[in-house]
Amino acid sequence: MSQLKTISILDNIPSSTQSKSKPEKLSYYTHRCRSNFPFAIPISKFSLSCILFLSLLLFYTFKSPSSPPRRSLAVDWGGAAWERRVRSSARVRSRPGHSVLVTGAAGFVGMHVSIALKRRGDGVLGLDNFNGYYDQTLKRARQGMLERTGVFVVEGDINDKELLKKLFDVVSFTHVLHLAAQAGVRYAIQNPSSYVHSNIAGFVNLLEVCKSANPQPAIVWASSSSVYGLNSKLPFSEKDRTDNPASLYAATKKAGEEIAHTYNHIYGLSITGLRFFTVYGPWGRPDMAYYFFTKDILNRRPITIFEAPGHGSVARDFTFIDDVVKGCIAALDTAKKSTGSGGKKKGPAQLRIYNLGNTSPVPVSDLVSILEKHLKVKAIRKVQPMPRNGDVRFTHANISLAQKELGYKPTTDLEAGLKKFVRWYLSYYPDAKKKSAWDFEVLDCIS
Ligand SMILES: O=C(O)[C@H]1O[C@H](OP(=O)(O)OP(=O)(O)OC[C@H]2O[C@@H](n3ccc(=O)[nH]c3=O)[C@H](O)[C@@H]2O)[C@H](O)[C@@H](O)[C@H]1O
Repeated sequence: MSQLKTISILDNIPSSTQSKSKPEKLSYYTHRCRSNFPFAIPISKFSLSCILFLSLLLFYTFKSPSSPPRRSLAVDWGGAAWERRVRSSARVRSRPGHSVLVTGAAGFVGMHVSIALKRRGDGVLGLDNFNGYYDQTLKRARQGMLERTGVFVVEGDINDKELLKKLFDVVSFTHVLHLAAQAGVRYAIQNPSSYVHSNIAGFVNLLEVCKSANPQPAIVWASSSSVYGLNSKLPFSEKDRTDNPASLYAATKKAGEEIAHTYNHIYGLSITGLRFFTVYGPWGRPDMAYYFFTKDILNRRPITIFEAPGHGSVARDFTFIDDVVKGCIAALDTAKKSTGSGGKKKGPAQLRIYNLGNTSPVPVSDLVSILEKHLKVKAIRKVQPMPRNGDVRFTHANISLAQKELGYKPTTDLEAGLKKFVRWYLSYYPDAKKKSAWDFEVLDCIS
């Protein structure tokens, strides 16, 4: 696009303007150079030499076989030591096990699933671009947790094809758990292109590399409850239509499901999509309501609670992280192998989609009451009509398919899950402890 634009702009410059103005400028600078600088050469020759030198430099940097480590997002990757770390992290420690590439490993769900897989002996390699969508120090702290468990997180982007190919050259991954995404429903109003970049272009790039890999991995990836959009039939079932997205986020996740269908159909990739329902818990995402409500309640700042028209409540099927981790692992364990190889389909492959919810929606105002109880601080509530920003009024998962095929059975209700979250929050942010009305001696005894 931008290239086309540049060409058209240049095309519109009258040729007379180009030929008249440039020599004047050149002669002025050439003159100044000659008078002040003893080794001056005419600018045109100088520029030519620079271009030649830079071209040679670029040629040797990118062509030379002895050039690694390479750069991606201004981060080094490549080289023998790096490859050893990648291999070691992805090595299966107890058989039978998977060798899993986890994209978005420094994210909330990514960290939890990676640790759970690693602890049971699977090989896990993380990939994350550590973008600045929310507090990067939290992502780095999650990386610290991962590294202490033996998971190496490669710093790079799913749009970097060269890096992905390299990872598949070094390791024959049996599975890819694709969690890297631009998350958040309402942020799409501010930064729409980031959703297209990560959730569509990045996903296609990853699938392109997976389809050409030999062997092809099985793929499990994060879709979203938001694909049910403006549907009013409850609870949401995988059989329901998903063509009423209410946000660009939802539309990109829905597009992901269609893209998954295409790659399964053409290339024989085994693909499982998991529709997550408002996942929360320790090490969560600071952009989510339960997280920033906690911060604001502790700081005695007002929180905004959205309400539906006619003073109707807005509710979510909040799902605790440990339940979602079990669902992700069950999806990996039950995934059949992809059937293609080297970009060619050999037969029909598995294509699945599951709701991973909690099956008990809770109004947002009740979530606030639970937080108040656990924090022992009263919230300053401001109730406001739900803005038109992509939010939906209600989510409620029918999980019978996941129950039947994955053995998925959520066990943590919002009260218990938020208790664990608050406990983590107060220990992660030492200043928060002082703002809560908890008696911490009592709390320490209980934990
Ligand atoms: O299931 C998903 O697929 C998505 O879940 C999550 O989206 P949501 O369910 O919208 O969670 P979240 O923002 O925590 O808002 C929770 C509730 O608080 C209400 N809400 C929000 C903000 C506010 O100021 N006030 C308010 O009442 C708001 O109206 C809502 O009812 C993930 O962020 C998303 O990435 C995706 O994974």
